[in-house]
Amino acid sequence: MPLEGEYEISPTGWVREQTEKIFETGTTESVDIKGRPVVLLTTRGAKTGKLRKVPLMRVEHEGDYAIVASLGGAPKHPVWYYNVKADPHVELQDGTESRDFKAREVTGEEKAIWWERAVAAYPDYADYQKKTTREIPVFVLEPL
Ligand SMILES: C[C@H](OP(=O)(O)OC[C@@H](O)[C@@H](O)[C@@H](O)Cn1c2nc(=O)[nH]c(=O)c-2cc2ccc(O)cc21)C(=O)N[C@@H](CCC(=O)N[C@@H](CCC(=O)O)C(=O)O)C(=O)O
Repeated sequence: MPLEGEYEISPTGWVREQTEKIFETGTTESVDIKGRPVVLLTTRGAKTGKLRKVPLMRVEHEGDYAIVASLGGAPKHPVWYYNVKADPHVELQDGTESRDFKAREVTGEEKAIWWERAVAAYPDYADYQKKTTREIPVFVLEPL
């Protein structure tokens, strides 16, 4: 059941532009970061209850997805991380297709496997992790 409600997009310039481009074209294939594919995550705002839409790098393996709360290696988690922790029901658009998932934060061996896949999808993740003492969280998305 897709997430219902009023949505807001990121106030951050370049992110806003990419999000608006995805809306205009109807596909996440209309944007990329350094030639790497992007997906669009929808979360429920932990305080406002509004739907929040953020583009993320596409990390996919045999039909399963992961999302990486890297925020460019900043010392703090992105706000969407707390939204997902508060309500793990998320929507992910890949290309023109949107599906519902339950997000589960991964740790230990499982995280190591998905971290490898994430760095393969977007090598800058490795630099981001080197940049911060914050352990960059990874969620695996399980289809609802
Ligand atoms: C700027 C902030 O966004 P954020 O949730 O911290 O997310 C920051 C970034 O992760 C986000 O901009 C990502 O899209 C950046 N980004 C990536 N960010 C990543 O973390 N990982 C990625 O792989 C990634 C890839 C990517 C690719 C393309 C692109 O354009 C952007 C990309 C934001 O939207 N803040 C809102 C609030 C949003 C919100 O969720 N509010 C909550 C309350 C939050 C609270 O105060 O507790 C609510 O509505 O209830 C605001 O300031 O109004």
